[in-house]
Amino acid sequence: MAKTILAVNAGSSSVKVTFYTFENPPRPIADAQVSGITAPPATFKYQRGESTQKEQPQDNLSTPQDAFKYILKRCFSDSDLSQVASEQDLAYICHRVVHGGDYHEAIEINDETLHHLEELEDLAPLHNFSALEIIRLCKKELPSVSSITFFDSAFHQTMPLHVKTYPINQEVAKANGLRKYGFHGISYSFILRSVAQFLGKPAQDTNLIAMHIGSGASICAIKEGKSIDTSMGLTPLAGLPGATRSGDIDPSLVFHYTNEAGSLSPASTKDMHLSVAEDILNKKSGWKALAGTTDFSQIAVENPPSEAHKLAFDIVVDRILGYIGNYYVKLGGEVDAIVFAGGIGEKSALLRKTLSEKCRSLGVSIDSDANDKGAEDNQTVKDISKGSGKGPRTLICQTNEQFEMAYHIVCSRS
Ligand SMILES: Nc1ncnc2c1ncn2[C@@H]1O[C@H](COP(=O)(O)OP(=O)(O)O)[C@@H](O)[C@H]1O
Ligand SMILES: CC(=O)OP(=O)(O)O
Ligand SMILES: [Mg+2]
Repeated sequence: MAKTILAVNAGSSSVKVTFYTFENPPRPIADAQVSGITAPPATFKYQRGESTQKEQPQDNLSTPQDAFKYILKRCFSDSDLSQVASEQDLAYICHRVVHGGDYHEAIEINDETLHHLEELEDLAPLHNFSALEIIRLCKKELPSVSSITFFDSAFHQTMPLHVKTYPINQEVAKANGLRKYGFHGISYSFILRSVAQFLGKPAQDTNLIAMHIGSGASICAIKEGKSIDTSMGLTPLAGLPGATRSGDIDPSLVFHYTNEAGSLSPASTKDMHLSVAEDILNKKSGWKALAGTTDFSQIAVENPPSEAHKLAFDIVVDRILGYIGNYYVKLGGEVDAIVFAGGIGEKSALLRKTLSEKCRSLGVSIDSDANDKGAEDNQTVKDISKGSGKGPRTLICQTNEQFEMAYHIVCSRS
């Protein structure tokens, strides 16, 4: 029987997997996810063909490894999922790893590459942890299957040096790998290919301002098929606010967060743990801190339930708008399309409408019916532009990081 590909997208609070057939293009066979790992009870969602199940597992799933083990057990034991009954049915496992340091492309896991990834974990402990835990588990429990890691940062290796470099001591920067890396690159790679195909242009001639707005949010300027700038930086904390991330702030704010800041001196900061600040800015900020919810669908509403909800929405709009202006200028005004992707970009008609209205001066104009309807389930790219506007087209792209990884496996290894 033909072997299958397992694509794993491990986040801080969820593990999503999709099984694909090994053919070009890969076809999804089953989709499973455990979410709420950090905010129990965890929920398990499983989809195969027309059937969807959602339940709260009895098992205590408090780590990404637990969640992944549970998903495998459920899928391997599903008698209606005959293509995937054991390790022998898997040709490859692909893993989304957020921080890939200087890697330009996907790599196969062996002792040496795993060791290198473990070193990188120091640079991105909050973001690489889940994926690495699952990679280690696969190596132990599914030893005959090759694991290939795909990096969110790889797509942005093309950014020019003056964009990647922070204006700090360069010896320190080089020794510690302190530069802009950028993330969501697996998603941007999917978006570029899908949108170029939709526009009928070769990817290498396509210029986009693409947004991946989900609980982690970023935006990317793509010139002639290459990333020339993106809003995230050394880590995914930089740039736009997210569900629990602050996005850009004055870095000095860290030292003023407590009310003892006025009396800070090198001696008094000896015991101050910067990791606490990193944790607050990553996990206790963003729209959760402003409006008390991580669910943006409660914030992006015509009549917000509170001033705080309205403020959170206005901040997100303002920060995205700043980047659109920035990237429009960097692309010399030659922008084929402004693309909305990610859970929020794909689903929030209000966010798209608000931003499009504010981008009128760039010639952006959208069809409100098309925008309100959004994309159909199986529609990868939907044009929501109005008539023959002079400016860039406005598109929704339903991005798919798992598919992108499986597709690359099929293209490179069949
Ligand atoms: N209709 C909607 N309007 C606005 N936001 C939505 C809507 N539906 C889902 N979302 C938001 O999408 C976000 C999740 O996006 P997603 O890209 O799946 O996130 P991630 O992969 O970063 O976990 C959540 O903040 C959720 O509230
Ligand atoms: C890089 C990043 O922020 O990822 P996610 O949106 O999945 O949290
Ligand atoms: Mg995501």
